[in-house]
Parts: sequence; C-alpha cells; structure tokens
Amino acid sequence: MELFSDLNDRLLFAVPKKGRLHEKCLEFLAGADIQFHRKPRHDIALVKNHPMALVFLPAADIAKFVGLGKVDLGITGEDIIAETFLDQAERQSRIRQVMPLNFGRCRLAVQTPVKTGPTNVADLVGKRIVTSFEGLTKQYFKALEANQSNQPAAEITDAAMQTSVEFVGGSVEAACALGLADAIVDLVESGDTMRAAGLQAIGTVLESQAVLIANSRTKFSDLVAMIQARIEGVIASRKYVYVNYNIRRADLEQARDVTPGHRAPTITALLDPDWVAVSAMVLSAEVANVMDRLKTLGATDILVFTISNCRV
Ligand SMILES: Nc1ncnc2c1ncn2[C@@H]1O[C@H](COP(=O)(O)OP(=O)(O)OP(=O)(O)O)[C@@H](O)[C@H]1O
Ligand SMILES: O=P(O)(O)OC[C@H]1O[C@H](OP(=O)(O)OP(=O)(O)O)[C@H](O)[C@@H]1O
Repeated sequence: MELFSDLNDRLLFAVPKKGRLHEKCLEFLAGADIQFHRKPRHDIALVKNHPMALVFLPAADIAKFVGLGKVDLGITGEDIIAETFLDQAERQSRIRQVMPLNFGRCRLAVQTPVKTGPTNVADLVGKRIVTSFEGLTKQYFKALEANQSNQPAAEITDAAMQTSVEFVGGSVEAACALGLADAIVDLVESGDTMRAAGLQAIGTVLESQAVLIANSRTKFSDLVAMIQARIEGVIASRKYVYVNYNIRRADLEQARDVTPGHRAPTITALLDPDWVAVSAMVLSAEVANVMDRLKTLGATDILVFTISNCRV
C-alpha cells in the first residue's frame, strides 16, 4: 500500500520484464543514470534519483498501457504498437513515438514450408495462417484478398475473410509441421528459428525495432525530454569511439581528412615541434578502416577508447 501511495506524482516508465528487449533496456537505464532497486518478484521499482517509478511489464502489454495513459512512458517494439493499435489515427492520437532505439530489429514475415509451401503470398489467400499477431495478419491478408476481388479492404469483415487466421501464443514456427497451418506470420531476425523449422520467408508484414514511446497527454513532458536526451547520449556513445594518435605536422591535413571528428579534431602540440597529437570521435563501424588509413599516413601510437556516455 505504501508503494502505491508513493507512485503519486511520479512518472511511470514501463520496461519489458523479460525477453529480447529486457537486457538492453536495463543497459539504457544504467547509461541514463536512472537508479532503482527492484525487490525480488516486485514489478514496480521506485527510482531513487528522479520522481519516477519503473513498471516491469510483458513487452506485449506496454503499448496498451502507454496508449491508455496507465503509464507515461515505455519501451517496446514497433510490431507490438502496430498490433495493439491497428488503426493508425488512433495510434497516433494516443502514443507519441519519442525515439527509435536502434535495437530489437526484426521483421514480421510470412513464412511457408521450404519443401511444399507456396513462394507467392497471393497463393495463401483462402489458406490457414497461424500467428501471434492476429490483427496485423488479418489486415495483411484482407489487403491481398481486396487485390484479388477488387473490393476495398476496409469492407472485408473478419467473418467474410476467405483466409483463416488463427492466434497462438508461442512456438508459432511449429504450426506448419504440426499440420495446423499452411503458413505462419512470425518475427525473424537472424532467420535461425525459421530455417530450423524448415520455413522460408515469402513476404514482410512490417519491419520493427525497439522504440521509446510516451502517452500523448502525459503531464511529465520535461522529464520525458530529459530521459530522451540521456538515452540519445547512450546511443551516441555506442555509435562512436574516441581515437587518439600522433602524426607529423606535415601530414596533419591528410590526417584531418581521415578523422574530421564530430565538429573538428582536437590538435595538441607535442614537445617535438615536428609532431602533433590528434583526438577525434570516429564512427565505431569505421574505426578499423580509419586506423589502417592513419597507419599508412605514418601515424603512431594510435589509441582507441570507448565512450561511456556523451552528448553530441
Ligand atoms: N529475434 C528477435 N530479434 C530482435 N527483436 C526481437 C526478436 N524477437 C522479438 N523481438 C522484439 O522483442 C519483442 C518481444 O519479444 P519476446 O519474444 O522477447 O517477447 P516475450 O516478452 O519474451 O514474450 P513471449 O513470452 O511471447 O515470447 C518483440 O515484439 C519484438 O519487438
Ligand atoms: O530469426 P531469429 O534470430 O531466430 O529470431 C526469431 C525468433 O525470436 C523470437 O522468439 P524468441 O527467441 O525471443 O523466443 P519466443 O519464441 O519464446 O518468443 C521470435 O518469436 C522468433 O521465434
């Protein structure tokens, strides 16, 4: 009871309690210096250093809680947001997408058995589809049916659909092998699960990644902006590394082209007047290539540092 009275006047921030998005969310919270202590088996944790509380929920429920204003802020997948609010206008009126988070990337794909299944999604009209994303799958197949019948998709009711779309809560990939379905609609990232089940992807319902979302009418807009800035800092700090090296003054111009930095590189004089030290932020994905080019230019003592946090 004491905990719930403590929730008054705190921003409620929903975080996936398990699954693919959970660990990364905890990393973001740590990077954003959101400090909390979660007692065992408690799904609500008060934040020590901000007027905020974390609510640990199944990822699949977070869009609903944010959209209904039961929590102010949340992290979940775009797939879940689309499935929860199938009507785009309603989705946009209830939920503000604060920022994409660059993880949890996957796609919701139509999959059929490699050996016996069709390779064209249009051939699945009238067949049996099994999925955990019932709403999006019905929308997708209504659009296909509409194409074939010249009837507007909006006029096709669920009952009038030729295609059977059945919900299952998990292990969707087993449905074809078990004789429950001719095709499934499920998430694919590496494709390992799909291939292991003898399936192939023949169409994409949507692409998804994790996003930070806020209720459109939250009264905590200042706190939301602060969390956004901090999470942007965490994302930027992963995108870049800090590179430091020594180079002959005569080669500085060419070296600047290799490491232009975010705004400009920092040049520091060395006791040897023919040499300078250069420091610059470099895209993590390009750092090996940058080091090779610097070495070719004659740079020495090339050091690469990870950035634990930054604001660019
Ligand atoms: N293989 C994947 N790669 C990247 N992101 C994924 C992957 N699978 C799921 N996701 C993302 O994570 C969200 C949660 O999926 P996850 O399978 O972790 O759910 P869960 O909470 O464990 O629920 P369930 O018990 O139904 O599996 C998905 O809606 C999607 O946005
Ligand atoms: O393409 P892949 O990299 O193999 O990922 C796809 C799988 O990941 C998700 O399930 P997850 O492994 O999270 O477990 P779940 O089936 O219990 O949801 C999803 O439901 C797929 O089954």
